[in-house]
Amino acid sequence: MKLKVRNLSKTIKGNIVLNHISLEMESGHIYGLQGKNGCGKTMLMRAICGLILCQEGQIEIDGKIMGKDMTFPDNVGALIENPSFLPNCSGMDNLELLAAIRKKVSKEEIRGTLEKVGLNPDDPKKYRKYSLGMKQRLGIACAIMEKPELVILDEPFNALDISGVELIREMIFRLKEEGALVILACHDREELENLSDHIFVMNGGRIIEEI
Ligand SMILES: Nc1ncnc2c1ncn2[C@@H]1O[C@H](COP(=O)(O)OP(=O)(O)OP(=O)(O)O)[C@@H](O)[C@H]1O
Repeated sequence: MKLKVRNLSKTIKGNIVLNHISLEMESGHIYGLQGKNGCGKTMLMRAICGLILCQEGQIEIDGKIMGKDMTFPDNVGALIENPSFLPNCSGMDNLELLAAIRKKVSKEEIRGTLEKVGLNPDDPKKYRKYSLGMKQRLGIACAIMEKPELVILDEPFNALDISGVELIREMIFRLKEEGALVILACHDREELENLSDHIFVMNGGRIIEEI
C-alpha cells in the first residue's frame, strides 16, 4: 500500500488545524506522529480514515483519491479517541456484532484477536463494567480484527498497565512484520521513537520536521 497526502489543509471555524500537510507512507513501516496537544495529529488521522473532509489537498491510497474514487480507505482499522461499544454486551459480543457487517473474519479469528490483546474471549463481563485498560484493549482488538492493511492507532498505550504496554508494543511490531502500514501517535516520546521507522513532527497543523 502506498499512501500519499498532498498539500492537505483543514480549517475549523477559522482555526487552521491542518496546514499544507504533505507526506508519503508505505506498507511494512511504522510512522509516528509527534507533537504537542492540539497540533493536529488526531485530525490528520481522521482525514486519512476518511472521517473528515478537508478544504484543500488530497489523500491518495494506491492511486485512488479519497472523496473521489472512494469514501473511505478499503482496508483500514483505526483506534481514534474513545470507540463506542454497546454497554450491555461483552467484548466478544461487541466484536462479533461489528464483524457481522463485513463478514471478513470468523468467530475463531475474533477470539484469537481478543487473546492477542490480553482479553479473555469467554469473559461474560459487560462492556460498561470494563476497566479503562480493558476498554482500550478492546478498542485495539476492534481496530486490528479484520487484519487491515492500514492500521491507525491514536494513543494506543493510554490506560494500559506495564504488561499491556508490552503486549501492544509487540503486537504493533508484528503488524509491521506482517506487512501493515501503521500510523501511530503516542505521547511517550521514547516509546514512539523506539517503535517508529519514521517520525513526522507536527506543530500548529504543519509538519515541521521528519526524523
Ligand atoms: N471538533 C472540533 N471542533 C473544532 N476544533 C477542533 C475539533 N477537534 C479538534 N479541534 C482543534 O483541532 C486542532 C487539532 O486537534 P487534534 O485533536 O488533531 O490535536 P492532537 O495533536 O491530536 O492533540 P492531542 O495530543 O491532545 O491528542 C486543535 O486546535 C483542536 O482544538
